[in-house]
Amino acid sequence: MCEEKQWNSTQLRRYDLELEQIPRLYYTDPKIDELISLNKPVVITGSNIIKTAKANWTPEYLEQNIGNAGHTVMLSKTHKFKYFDESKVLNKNNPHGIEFTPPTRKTKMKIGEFMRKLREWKPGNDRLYLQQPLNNTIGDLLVRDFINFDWEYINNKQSKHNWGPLTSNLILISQEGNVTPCHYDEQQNFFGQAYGYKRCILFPPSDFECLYPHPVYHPHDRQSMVDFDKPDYTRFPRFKFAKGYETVVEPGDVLYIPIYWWHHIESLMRGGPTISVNFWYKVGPTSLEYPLKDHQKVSITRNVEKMLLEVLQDPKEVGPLLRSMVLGRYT
Ligand SMILES: CCC[C@@H](CC(=O)O)C(=O)C(=O)O
Ligand SMILES: [Zn+2]
Repeated sequence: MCEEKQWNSTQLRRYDLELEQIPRLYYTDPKIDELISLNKPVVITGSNIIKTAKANWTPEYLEQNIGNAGHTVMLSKTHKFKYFDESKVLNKNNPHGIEFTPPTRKTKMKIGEFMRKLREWKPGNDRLYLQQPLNNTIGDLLVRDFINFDWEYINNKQSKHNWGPLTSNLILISQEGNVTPCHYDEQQNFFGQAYGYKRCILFPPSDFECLYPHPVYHPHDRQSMVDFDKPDYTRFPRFKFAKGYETVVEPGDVLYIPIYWWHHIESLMRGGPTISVNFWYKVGPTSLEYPLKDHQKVSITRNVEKMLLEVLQDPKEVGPLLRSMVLGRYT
């Protein structure tokens, strides 16, 4: 029987994109391993991976049990929470950084204040997004829930697909309507949805040329320069060729976001707060087998950019040097 859908399409933000559906497969389906081994996204349904989070992690439960430490909360004047690397911003102890106006502010907030601000939120107020690594600051009941995730299933996937070590789990408590704009991470990601609904739009690493990542030295390294709400087709003409995949994850779903895949993730509008827990894995030992995979080529472009910036010093010299090297010779 098909369950009553708990959301409708008016809760999704509208973008000028063609989007296919990401497959949703029951957790015992062997096709899941086929897709993961091909570095392709899949929604794993019906599993016990984050069963205890699906069962327990409501906003009220977290308010009672996440712990009384100050948790990391991002604040934004808009619905977008575009990540930036603080270590790349010019400041007194970072003379090599660049001039940059951060679009968000990081603060520490106790859960009670965070939830109160969420309840009292009015248009014009800063939006809030709690993004806290699961560490020794969290309360005992959450530790118990975390320990009772289906680690046998998770660890089996990690070893079968030669992922590296689990580096961190973030608990994400988002205000309705918040957006994490399009970016890629250099880690494999099991993205677990515990409460509420999130729309996830993914693009393959081969869409690199359509999504225009900021230069590697920029604080928004790994983030797309394209504003999905108002794409600038003059600066970013190939954005119209981006071929995306989407899904709306529901409580209990785990979305596999393959390493180097672009993803834009939004909490449904008028859907209330959402709660997710992700699992980031370093890449495992990789041998260069030919033909190289698309994500390996992205990794190579990053190394070339870093090396050229190291030796040229001035970012404005990178373009001319690459152009003189490539135009008429490799094109
Ligand atoms: C800080 C991490 C945010 C998350 C997206 C989201 O749920 O808003 C993401 O990008 C990831 O899990 O990789
Ligand atoms: Zn991410």
